[in-house]
Amino acid sequence: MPATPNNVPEPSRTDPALIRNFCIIAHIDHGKSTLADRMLQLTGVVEQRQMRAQYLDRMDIERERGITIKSQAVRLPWAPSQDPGNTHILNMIDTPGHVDFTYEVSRSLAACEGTVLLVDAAQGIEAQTLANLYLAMENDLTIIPVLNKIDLPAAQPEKFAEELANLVGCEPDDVLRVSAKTGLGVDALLDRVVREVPAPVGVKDAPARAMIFDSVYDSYRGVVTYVRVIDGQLNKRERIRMMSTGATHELLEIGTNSPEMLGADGLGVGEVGYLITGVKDVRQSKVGDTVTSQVKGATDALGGYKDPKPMVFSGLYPLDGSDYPELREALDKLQLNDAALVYEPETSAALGFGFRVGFLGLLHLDVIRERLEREFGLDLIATAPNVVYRVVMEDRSEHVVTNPSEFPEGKISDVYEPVVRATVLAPTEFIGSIMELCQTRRGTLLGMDYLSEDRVEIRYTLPLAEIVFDFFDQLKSKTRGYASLDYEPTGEQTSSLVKVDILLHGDKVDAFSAITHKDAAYAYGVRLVAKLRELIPRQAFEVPIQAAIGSRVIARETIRAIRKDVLAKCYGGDISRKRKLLEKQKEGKKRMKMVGSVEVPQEAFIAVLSSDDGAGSAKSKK
Ligand SMILES: Nc1nc2c(ncn2[C@@H]2O[C@H](COP(=O)(O)OP(=O)(O)OP(=O)(O)O)[C@@H](O)[C@H]2O)c(=O)[nH]1
Repeated sequence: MPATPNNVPEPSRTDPALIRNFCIIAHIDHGKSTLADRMLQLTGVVEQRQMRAQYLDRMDIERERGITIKSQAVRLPWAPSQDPGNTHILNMIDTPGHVDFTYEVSRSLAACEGTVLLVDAAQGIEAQTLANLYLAMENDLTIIPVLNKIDLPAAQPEKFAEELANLVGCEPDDVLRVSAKTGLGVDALLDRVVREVPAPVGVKDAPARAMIFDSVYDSYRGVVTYVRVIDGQLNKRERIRMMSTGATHELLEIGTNSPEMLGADGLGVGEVGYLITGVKDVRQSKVGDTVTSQVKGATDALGGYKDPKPMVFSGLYPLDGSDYPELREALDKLQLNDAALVYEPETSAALGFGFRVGFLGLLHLDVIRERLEREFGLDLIATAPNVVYRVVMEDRSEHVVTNPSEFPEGKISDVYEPVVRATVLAPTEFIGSIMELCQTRRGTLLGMDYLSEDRVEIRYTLPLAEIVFDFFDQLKSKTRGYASLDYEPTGEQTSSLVKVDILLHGDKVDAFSAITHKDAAYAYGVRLVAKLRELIPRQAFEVPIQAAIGSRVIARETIRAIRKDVLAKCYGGDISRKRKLLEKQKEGKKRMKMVGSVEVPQEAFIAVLSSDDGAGSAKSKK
């Protein structure tokens, strides 16, 4: 009989021996959120009639795409069948599964003692299963291996139980089998969490120390900070201090999520809950930071936090230049909730005023762009995303380049680009095509391991620039959707990189500049020049379009001159018709941008620059 919230102990007085903190980690789509839903139902914290799918995914985009972006924590009361007289407190943290958000996964893991490693029984182990498992092992978590979706006709529980058992070092019989969809086996899983995950240990009488594993901005309450108390106790109304910055705040509210916010007197050792201090910006409540009391606080912070580092940059410009202030306001608002989002104003001769925005990866870019368009009603042009380059000149001066048009001229000694260690998991029949793809993307093979007879793990070092764009799409199409990919940044390497400029009638168009490998420069130049020729209408004079590296032209097309006489069609003397045509021509002109002396239709910029174009698809990772 599941416990109801009525006999649940107050969070400041719960005996840590009855607390279990765990998370669920899995490859994307293996069913974490669905499993979390079943746990909410089974423990009675959400009533049947209030239940909706993916209860914890609150952002519209999360629901629509079926992905989890922000972590969530819920307090679940559970009286295990082996000890029905004692209601235990299970604090469950649902984590994001996507590589862009790995840092959030790792902080969530640090807040737990155990983890449910969830694997789809029809798919088997995937790249992010491994990546997350390694993270869990680094954090010394107890791992409970679970196969999900055993209700599916395509499920192969025997086969994958063995694979999973080999991986975590247990017997295939120890691998639990559940269906998050029907709820089968979920109660046994909760019992097992109580039995196997160690209770938190912390010093009750020590100064308070709580780790921040998430913070979100709420327009009504300000920043809501999620913490796990390690030592001592945090109490309502006391003043707290953020240990990394020394900033102090009054604790206006403290409590737990069950799954709605429920205020409490305080949070004790081992508890997981939220804090509200009235701050308005998540950067004042950083993931990974330690919270302590202002009076008699702790002196040693818990394990450090990391400032998220943007990996991919793109220029965002309003289609209608007068929307620029709104774009700035919208970015300011989104940043309140997203410490990883960085931006600074930028101007482009072709696109006008906009922002250079840094993202954790392409999914992050995509989500932000979609939120700007949807929640703020903005129409945007996003320039093709690029990674960050470091250019060292012969005089040893250095430039960090986040925008290709800033690539320095002059005597360059070395150009460095970021590289990642990529892990691909796939059926063995695709080894050839995967290696071919990685090779054409300038990859270096690091090693290969067989997980079972028919599945292989291939590891490569690859330039980030080669992987962030359409690599994942290509990988999926070459492996009929069977391959999975994970990657982590591992530093930088020198490469033969050059900047390709595009010149219209002799004028450089900043927005079209790109940094590419020297071997790919020619193809890029030819493709762009040909495309522009198609998109730019004839002008009153001949317009050469050139692609150049420095002063060396590598591709050229010409738009022939034409005098466009719109009135030619209007023989006869119908003056009103003539006027109408002239009006129409004026309208058309408004949507033109002057680049030097050439009129370029807005559409040409969108078509060429848009990240949906061949230069790189921002939609590659869903
Ligand atoms: N048949 C069946 N389908 C399931 C089961 N569990 C989850 N699914 C389906 O699998 C899909 C992915 O489930 P989610 O719970 O969204 O997966 P997730 O791991 O949370 O995904 P991310 O949040 O994107 O990481 C959904 O369409 C679910 O309905 C199951 O036990 N059986």
